[in-house]
Amino acid sequence: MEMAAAAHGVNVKGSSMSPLEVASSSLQRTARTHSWLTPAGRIAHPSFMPKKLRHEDSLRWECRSSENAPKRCSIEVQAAVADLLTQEDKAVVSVPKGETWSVHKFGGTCVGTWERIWNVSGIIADDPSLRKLVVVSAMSKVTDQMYSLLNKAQNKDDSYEADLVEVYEKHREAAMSLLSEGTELDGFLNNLQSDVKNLLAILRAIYIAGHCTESFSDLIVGHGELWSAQMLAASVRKRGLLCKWMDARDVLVVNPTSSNQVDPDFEASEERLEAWYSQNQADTIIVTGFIASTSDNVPTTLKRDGSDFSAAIFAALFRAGQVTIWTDVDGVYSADPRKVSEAVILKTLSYQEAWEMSYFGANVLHPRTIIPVMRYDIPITIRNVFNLSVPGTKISRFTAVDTETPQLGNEPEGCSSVKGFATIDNVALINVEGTGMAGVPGTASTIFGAVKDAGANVVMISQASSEHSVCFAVPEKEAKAVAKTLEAKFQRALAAGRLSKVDIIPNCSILAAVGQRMASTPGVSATLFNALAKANINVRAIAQGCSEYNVTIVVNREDSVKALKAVHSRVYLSKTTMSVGIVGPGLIGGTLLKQLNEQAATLKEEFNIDLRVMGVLGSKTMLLNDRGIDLDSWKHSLKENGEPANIQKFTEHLQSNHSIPNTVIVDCTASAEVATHYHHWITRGIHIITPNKKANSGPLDQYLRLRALQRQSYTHYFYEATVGAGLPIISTLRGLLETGDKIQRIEGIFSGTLSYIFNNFTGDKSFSQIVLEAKASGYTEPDPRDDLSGMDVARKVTILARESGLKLELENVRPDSLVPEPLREGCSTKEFLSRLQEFDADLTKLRAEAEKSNEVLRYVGIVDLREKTGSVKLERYPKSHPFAQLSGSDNIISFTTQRYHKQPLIVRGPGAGAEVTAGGVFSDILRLASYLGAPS
Ligand SMILES: NC(=O)c1ccc[n+]([C@@H]2O[C@H](COP(=O)([O-])OP(=O)(O)OC[C@H]3O[C@@H](n4cnc5c(N)ncnc54)[C@H](O)[C@@H]3O)[C@@H](O)[C@H]2O)c1
Ligand SMILES: N[C@@H](CCO)C(=O)O
Ligand code: NA
Repeated sequence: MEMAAAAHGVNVKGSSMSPLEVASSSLQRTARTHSWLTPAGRIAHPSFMPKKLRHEDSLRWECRSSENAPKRCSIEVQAAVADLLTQEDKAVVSVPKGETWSVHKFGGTCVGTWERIWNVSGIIADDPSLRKLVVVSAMSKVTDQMYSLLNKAQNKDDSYEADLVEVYEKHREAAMSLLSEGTELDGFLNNLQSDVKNLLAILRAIYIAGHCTESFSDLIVGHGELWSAQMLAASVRKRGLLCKWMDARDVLVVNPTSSNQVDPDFEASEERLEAWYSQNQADTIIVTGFIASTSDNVPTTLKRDGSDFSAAIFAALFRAGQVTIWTDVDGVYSADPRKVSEAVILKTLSYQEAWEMSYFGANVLHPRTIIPVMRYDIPITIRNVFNLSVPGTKISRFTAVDTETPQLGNEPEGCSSVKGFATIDNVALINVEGTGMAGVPGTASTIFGAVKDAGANVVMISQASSEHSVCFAVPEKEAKAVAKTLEAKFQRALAAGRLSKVDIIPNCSILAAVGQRMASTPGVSATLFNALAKANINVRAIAQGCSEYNVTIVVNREDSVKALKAVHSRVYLSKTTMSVGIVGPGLIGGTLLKQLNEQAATLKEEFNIDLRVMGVLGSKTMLLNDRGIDLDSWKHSLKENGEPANIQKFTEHLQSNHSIPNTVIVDCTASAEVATHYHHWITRGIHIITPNKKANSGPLDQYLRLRALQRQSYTHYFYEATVGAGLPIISTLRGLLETGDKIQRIEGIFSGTLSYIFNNFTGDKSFSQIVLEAKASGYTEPDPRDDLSGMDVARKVTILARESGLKLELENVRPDSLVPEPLREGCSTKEFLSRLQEFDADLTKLRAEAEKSNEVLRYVGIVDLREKTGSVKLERYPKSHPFAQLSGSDNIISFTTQRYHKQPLIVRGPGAGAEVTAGGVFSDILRLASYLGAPS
């Protein structure tokens, strides 16, 4: 060991060096391997180590090393100069300082019962550190009980006595269970009794006076800590450790500041600590949290900063190697886990990040707690006393290593520069606006002077560079007073029109993204705002200081959880969670629900996509569920527990779970009425996916309005299954158009039903019989006349024409109808199907004629971009033609374009049927998820 050698050198007889010189040189030699504490207790930087020790320096230069014998080191160096010290000097014992002190802080819930106190003593015993300093709060609820009985005494309510007896009993019982009979127990009970006796006397005086000073109040409420510390110390001793307890009021000196806070007086506290320690040397010390004294020895408390602050101050006084704050949560979460179920525990945070997070309401650690430990680079770990298997969150200095390792465990993968999100609810924005502010120095000062006069705390400030408006956030309850004060202050400017208004924007929430690595990382705010836009959240105000550790966003309160969820899931790539509503649980809707059910687990596990069907709306009944409908039994539940269908209620319900950032409605009806709701859904930020052709083939002006609205919003509208079911028709067309190809003609067999019918109309079966088969196979529209009339194909032609940029109305397509005239109107679908056979002869004749010329009948649709027309007709094709080669419900679509002009681009395959159609809809849902940030 180097230090031993150094110390050895001191004792070398006959050395020509004086003891001081020897000590100086050992200081020098070990400067790079050990930290030395200066006489004032600071860590000396190697380059500032004195070359020569002076006599007055010598006593308290101490070694702080990670090796196990720092105390010996310091004493040995002192021994080197011992000859030069007076007897008095030698008597001084300094507190050993160094990394071996491990500080723990246990809050009230950690020591709420005697079992818990015992558990805590076990944690202390298990800590292998050489020295342990434990800061402890009062048993849970005791501080509140003390405040309450104090208030009672002050208000001449003599039940305070009974309350105090209750507090006494609580501690007596805990001690009786915790400590074995004998001196420890007796000692504690004696102290407890004598404290209670004194308290009764003080409270009696307060009762009589009807008044209590702050120092009396602080004296009284601080007793809970005195008792818990003594009980814990006794338990630790019971486990075999040497342990002393410290009444922090003997050591910790604080000065009051404004705004009900205190500042520690480190110098005075350090002096008192030296004195205390010279009388109470021990390697395990239990200290009372929360309480302290003033420089005049008046008992006081750390006010709202509490015991965490005590722990941090003591850690600094002892130059501890680490602080562990024990609590009842697993660590600091990336967002409030009550709001974001996917929030993760952060393994590491920098001091600044912890600071920002706690400031912004992540109730972890009071920001002031961080200041004393930051001074000495002491890391703080937040751990769960009830879950020792979790390592917790370590808060320490921001290091370059952090920047190089963006992926720490389950921390952010993509946008890893954001560590976490915090929210503050209940704020209001105040907006001061007017042309008279620009270029007028002092406006801001006047504004914020007024805020100060109103006694409000400014949470956030934002001013655009045009200087025409200043906006800032204050706690909601203070908004009115602030606005009033401002109006009074700016009365003349308002009257003269230099200021146009002072507005309150109530019901706001603040969302803050925190991360030290956000500084100098481009794209962070873009990602955040993009996520908000996609969740259709309006941003009211923004602020980011140039430290770039924090981007603060103000949103409407009702959007706050949704916003938090949206940005969190974007940054953490947590499951892209979507609230899904299914309208029309018929053949396609039902098949889709089945497919969703089968695939849900895989999507969640492998693709991070979490689809929750929150509602199923049928034509008569609907089923709603807050957490997601059980897809194994939706049919049964809809039948048994369905409520009357109500599309407004359904829509609202889908968006009612604000923690789900995205909502999509899948319209699986063939209803034109349902399509009229798309407009409203888009304005609400709901994405739409549909196989229903009504909206896109309906009146042109409505269609254009819908598309315009959707394109300027951040919602998506996908309808691949409207043409060719699951076949990639719309996406192929889009791909051609978007890459600059020019469409000349789209031609093909677009009806699965009619394809099936004519593919099978070979002379063996009658036309009507085949229609029934098509219906049974699930190819037809709910009413097969929509297929046979050519209406369904006409709609598809219209959709493709419009998609290609043609302004076509459905009426202009005029398909050849295969529905016999007498069955077109005034009969039900059922009646139609049963009577269709009466008219078989016509089509049998047509088929036979074609057959004679070695041709087949095919029902085709054509979009002619040059002629700007759409048409649908029954045609004859030679048996060698590709259209004659189809089978089943095959669709075939050929695109003739500028690029594909010699040979058209052809898409062919089954173009109707439940599985392929629902599959097409499903793939649109996944496309949406990937647009919303799911990994691709
Ligand atoms: N069957 C196919 O192969 C196929 C292929 C592509 C596209 N599509 C389209 O899929 C859609 C559904 O077809 P399907 O075969 O499942 O029809 P379906 O009749 O089996 O199902 C439609 C469902 O919608 C319900 N519904 C009707 N109006 C409603 C309303 N106002 N509110 C709530 N629910 C309502 C009906 O009660 C029924 O349950 C149609 O638009 C169709 O054009 C079907
Ligand atoms: N009824 C339609 C369904 C596909 O849109 C058809 O037969 O093609
Ligand atoms: Na398609």
